[in-house]
Amino acid sequence: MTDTSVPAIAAVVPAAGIGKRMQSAVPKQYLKLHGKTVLEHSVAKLRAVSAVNQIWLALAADDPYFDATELTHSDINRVKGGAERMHSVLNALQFIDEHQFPWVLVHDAARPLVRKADIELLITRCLQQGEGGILASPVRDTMKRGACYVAETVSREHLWHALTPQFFPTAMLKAALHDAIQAGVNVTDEASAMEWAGHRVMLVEGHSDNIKITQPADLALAAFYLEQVTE
Ligand SMILES: Nc1ccn([C@@H]2O[C@H](COP(=O)(O)OP(=O)(O)OP(=O)(O)O)[C@@H](O)[C@H]2O)c(=O)n1
Ligand SMILES: C[C@](O)(CO)[C@H](O)COP(=O)(O)O
Repeated sequence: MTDTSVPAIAAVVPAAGIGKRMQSAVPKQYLKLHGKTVLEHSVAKLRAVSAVNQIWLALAADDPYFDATELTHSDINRVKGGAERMHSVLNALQFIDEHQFPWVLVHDAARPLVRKADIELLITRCLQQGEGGILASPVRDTMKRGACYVAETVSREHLWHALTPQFFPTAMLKAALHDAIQAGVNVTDEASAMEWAGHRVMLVEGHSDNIKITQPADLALAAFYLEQVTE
């Protein structure tokens, strides 16, 4: 991205999870994909975006794996993660100076396949509009709600998978996340806190291969995608 009018951007990478659903010996962000950890892939994607000037990693307080990565050098800031993803993100936001970094990008460590072009599209669209937004991919399947039997078919019209990064004005996100957590809202992404606070959230279509590594089968899928995607 060469547009000098783009403000300096800080990035937050929530990477303090234990990856229960992955059922792996190590937390999924430290599993290897083509020789590098999932976390290293995800951070590399953020580093490839020239407007990203500062990166904050939220890591588990007892994380014994990070020091073995290639990420230990100076330009990576580390902060203690929290009990849930929303706490980890808020912990990191507290260290970001909103005057120096008026906008912040939040990207899951578990999403190593995000494309640089998609990140730049999100940033461009949000800065043009002056409003925060998220990468998202339209739902393609017929959607059902139910436990053992179908209770209802949910219209897939205007239905999206929320992805990351999610990109918001720093001060606005800090306040919304803090207040939503205080109010006991179940915040599973930054957008839900912003929506709760009454802000509009733009949907920016991104590639559906920007998967979140969550269950065991996702690692092989990610490895396959990694061979296909160049950017
Ligand atoms: N307390 C937490 C929980 C999650 N995350 C991060 O948030 C991202 C998305 O969360 P998820 O996929 O749910 O990761 P885990 O919580 O590790 O997975 P699980 O729910 O299977 O334990 C991951 O990069 C994870 O490391 C975090 O920073 N702090
Ligand atoms: C932020 C996110 O990746 C958007 O889809 C998702 O909400 C993370 O959920 P998780 O349960 O913390 O994996």
